[in-house]
Amino acid sequence: MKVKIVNKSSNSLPEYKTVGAAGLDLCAYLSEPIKINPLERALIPTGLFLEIPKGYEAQIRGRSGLALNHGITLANGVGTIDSDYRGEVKIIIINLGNESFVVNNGDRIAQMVFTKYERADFIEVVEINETARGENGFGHTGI
Ligand SMILES: O=c1ccn([C@H]2C[C@H](O)[C@@H](COP(=O)(O)OP(=O)(O)OP(=O)(O)O)O2)c(=O)[nH]1
Ligand SMILES: [Mg+2]
Repeated sequence: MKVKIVNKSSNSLPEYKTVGAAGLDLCAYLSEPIKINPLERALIPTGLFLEIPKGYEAQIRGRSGLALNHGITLANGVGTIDSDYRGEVKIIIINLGNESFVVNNGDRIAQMVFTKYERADFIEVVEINETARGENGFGHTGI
């Protein structure tokens, strides 16, 4: 995959940290630290520009250690990087913890997983087929 890297300070090429890692850690690319107070959000640049092959997307996901220890997670749940996006990959983090959190240049604040996806062709119909579940959902099978 082609990648343009502005962020030379903390990493050369994104790398998988272990042989079985699904995600590549994403590092903050900052000229100065950013302080995020409780319940505040911040858009963190990574310095990475990707040319993702058609049929693939990149998913931006949180890191469990940051979530558990500091309440740092993603404001958009899972970020979607489209294959035709040519802008900088950025991370929308939110501080759900009780204390301020400081992001420094080079900090690994999220991870990125590449996935294949399907696109739907829609055919409009009057009725969709019936199933045993029907319209039941949202916990109807119990906890
Ligand atoms: O966490 C994220 C989410 C998105 N993006 C970039 C890549 C993505 O391809 C583009 C658009 O994202 P999305 O479709 O989620 O946002 P939108 O609000 O629907 O914007 P748009 O109207 O540009 O699609 O923004 C990121 O860099 N980080
Ligand atoms: Mg969109």
